[in-house]
Amino acid sequence: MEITDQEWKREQERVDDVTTKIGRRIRGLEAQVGEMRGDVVGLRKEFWDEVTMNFAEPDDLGETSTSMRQQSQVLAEREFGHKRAFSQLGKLRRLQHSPYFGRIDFREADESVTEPIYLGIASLLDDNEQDFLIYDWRAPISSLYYDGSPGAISYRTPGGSVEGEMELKRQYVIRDAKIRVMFDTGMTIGDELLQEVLSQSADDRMKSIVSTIQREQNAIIRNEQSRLLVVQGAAGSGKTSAALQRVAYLLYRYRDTLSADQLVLFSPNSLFNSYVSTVLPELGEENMLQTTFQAYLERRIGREFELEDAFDQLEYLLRGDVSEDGEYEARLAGIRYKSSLDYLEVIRAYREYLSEREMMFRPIRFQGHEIVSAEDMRRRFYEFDPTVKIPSRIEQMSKWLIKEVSEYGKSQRDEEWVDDQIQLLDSSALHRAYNLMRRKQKGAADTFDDFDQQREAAARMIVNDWLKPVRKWIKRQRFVDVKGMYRRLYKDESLFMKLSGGRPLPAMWHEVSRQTQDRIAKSELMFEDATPLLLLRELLQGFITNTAIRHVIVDEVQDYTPFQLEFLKRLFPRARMTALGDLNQAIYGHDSALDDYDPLLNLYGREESMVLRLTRSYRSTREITEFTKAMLPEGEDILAFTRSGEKPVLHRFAEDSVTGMEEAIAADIEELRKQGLDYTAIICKTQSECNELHQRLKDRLNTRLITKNTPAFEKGTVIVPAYLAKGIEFDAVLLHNASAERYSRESERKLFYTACTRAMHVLHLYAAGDVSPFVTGVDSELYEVH
Ligand SMILES: Nc1ncnc2c1ncn2[C@@H]1O[C@H](COP(=O)(O)OP(=O)(O)OP(=O)(O)O)[C@@H](O)[C@H]1O
Repeated sequence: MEITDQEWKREQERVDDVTTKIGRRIRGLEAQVGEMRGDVVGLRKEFWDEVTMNFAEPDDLGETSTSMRQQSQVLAEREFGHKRAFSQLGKLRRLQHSPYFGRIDFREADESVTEPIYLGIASLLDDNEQDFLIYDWRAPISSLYYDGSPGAISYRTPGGSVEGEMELKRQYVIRDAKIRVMFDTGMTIGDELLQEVLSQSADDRMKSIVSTIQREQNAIIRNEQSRLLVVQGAAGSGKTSAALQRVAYLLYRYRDTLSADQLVLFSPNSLFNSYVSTVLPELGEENMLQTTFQAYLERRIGREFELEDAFDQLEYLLRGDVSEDGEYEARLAGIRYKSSLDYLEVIRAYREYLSEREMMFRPIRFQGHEIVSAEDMRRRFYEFDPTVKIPSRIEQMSKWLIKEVSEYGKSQRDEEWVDDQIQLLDSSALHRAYNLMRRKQKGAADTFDDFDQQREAAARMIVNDWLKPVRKWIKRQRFVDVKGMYRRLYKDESLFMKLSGGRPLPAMWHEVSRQTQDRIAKSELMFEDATPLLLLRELLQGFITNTAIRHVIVDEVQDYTPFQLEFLKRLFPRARMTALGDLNQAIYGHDSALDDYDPLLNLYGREESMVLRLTRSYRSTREITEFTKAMLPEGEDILAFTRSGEKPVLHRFAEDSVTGMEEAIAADIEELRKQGLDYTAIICKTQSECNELHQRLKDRLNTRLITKNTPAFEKGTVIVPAYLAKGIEFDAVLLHNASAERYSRESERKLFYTACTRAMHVLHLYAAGDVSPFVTGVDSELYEVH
């Protein structure tokens, strides 16, 4: 139904009224915040003046500390007040120009009054502190807006279900406090508005979607039942968007018990982390913790190994340098096996095995002397009752070893090397040594001239200092030779066979085992060995868990191996998990990653898990989605959003016409810029292809080369390897060299699909020589050839 002019006027008057009130509050709060800031600064400056300092007598120390505590409390309260007022101010400022985006008129059953509910990014009470001028989009009643249509309806609140009738559903676009668009809608949040939002240009930051959340996305956002929520969604279907709004929802819903630092997002890479980092602040929430699995591995594995990262592994695989010696195939076989649940079982069986025999230790050595031999340590380890858990035995052993080292230290004090070191001490160091000894021995004779006393003090200090690294090494349990034990797995075939308990060994076992041993001998760790080695270490030395985290969000979960998922579950024992993925975008196309969600659903058990699906793709135009989905064997399930654009274009070149291809790319980018599409990506298969192209284009075109070390995307034209463009989108994608030579292995299909689905408005493919079968396999009606 058309909205009458009178109605339009009434709505604008309401916007005026609300924004005037907001303006008034902002001014009031600004003055308050200014005052509070002054208070805090003053308090900080005068902190020490206000504290009663008295260190003269022991009794006065108590008084001093009470006074300090009181003063810090006052400061903390003011700081908290200031922070809260400041965040309230931010919220009001966000509301001022666009106070709300939706309205529903709802009449509760058995009530005669219909209440208009206006929805915005935060709630706002009227001056009477009773009536809501704006409801937060996350309030229970707001779910009606996303889920329902006019007619009989109900919504859930923590106290139960509320029945009633929705009499109106209206959408607005309000900018600078003026209603720009307004219409009444039926079932879904109107396509018109979505059309408008989606046809805008790409950004180097992700945007919030609160005003146009779709019903199936709302189910993800508000899901509270499942321990594990798995979202399988087509490319561009809003998985990441829904996940971020979900975080905002959880922070609101559990605002009294949950804080942003209890949620952690695992992203595919750090570029992506920066891409999504503005969504929550835009919604007035603090950002959750963000990390990558790689960062976690690096922190945990430390300096013991040179750790390969996932991108270098992928780069190696994608370059596909297949040589005669079978190196490449063996590596592939190794990756496949080492990511499997079969291998997880081998590692677990190894722990059981080690519990009874053949633990490996590193001897404790000092200056070439063996303080405790590996054999003695092993004997000691197996003297414990076998029911004592391995980590507890190791803990006990640390204590024993520290004692052994102390004893050894005592025996060294009269040695010649210690005398030599004493000669090198200056008088101040001697004094320090002596004072140290006096403090320790409390009643030692006060005769510093006494030569023996002096020497003893110095000897103690020297031996202690020299043994410090040994003690530290023991405390870190470095005497457990995890590296040796992991290596032995590959050295001792019969052991491996035994542990695998009849399950299949990796294909190309001999090559895999040689590769693994060689790398470990050089203290290099292939990416596929990192998680298994860490698991072995934790099984032996005890798990380091993080119990503070209550929600883990894993984006691009299809690229995780079952092994890694098991690890995440163990790492966050008290957390719920939201896992978002698209099995069609598995860039680790060597099937070590998930090919179905079974391993994921088995993590917490099916009863505690739920899978929700998103099938409509919002990112790309209909033409691009129709083209990309045709590349997939089961692509027909994917639905395109009704937004039209040009068909994708394939530019063909002769095999040797590299320059022709580059010139065409450069010219197209110029053209796109003229059309106002200035956030474009030239996507290549690998980093090395990107590097070369960047070199060749740099005099002709202003482009930015993206590598795994680039901290953030910026607007403009970028050259990026497909695997780093994951999760991101661009106005236009220009796919460099969609030739059969680059993309023809079945394992590369999903990577190719991922690259093409990054395009919002325009997709161009350039191929030198034969075209990739992934393109020629698509109905030729769906793209143009130039
Ligand atoms: N309900 C919505 N309203 C407005 N925009 C939406 C909505 N859902 C998704 N979008 C837009 O669609 C695009 C794709 O969303 P998003 O990146 O969250 O999808 P995804 O499923 O994570 O994609 P991919 O798996 O391909 O990385 C984004 O620009 C997002 O803003």
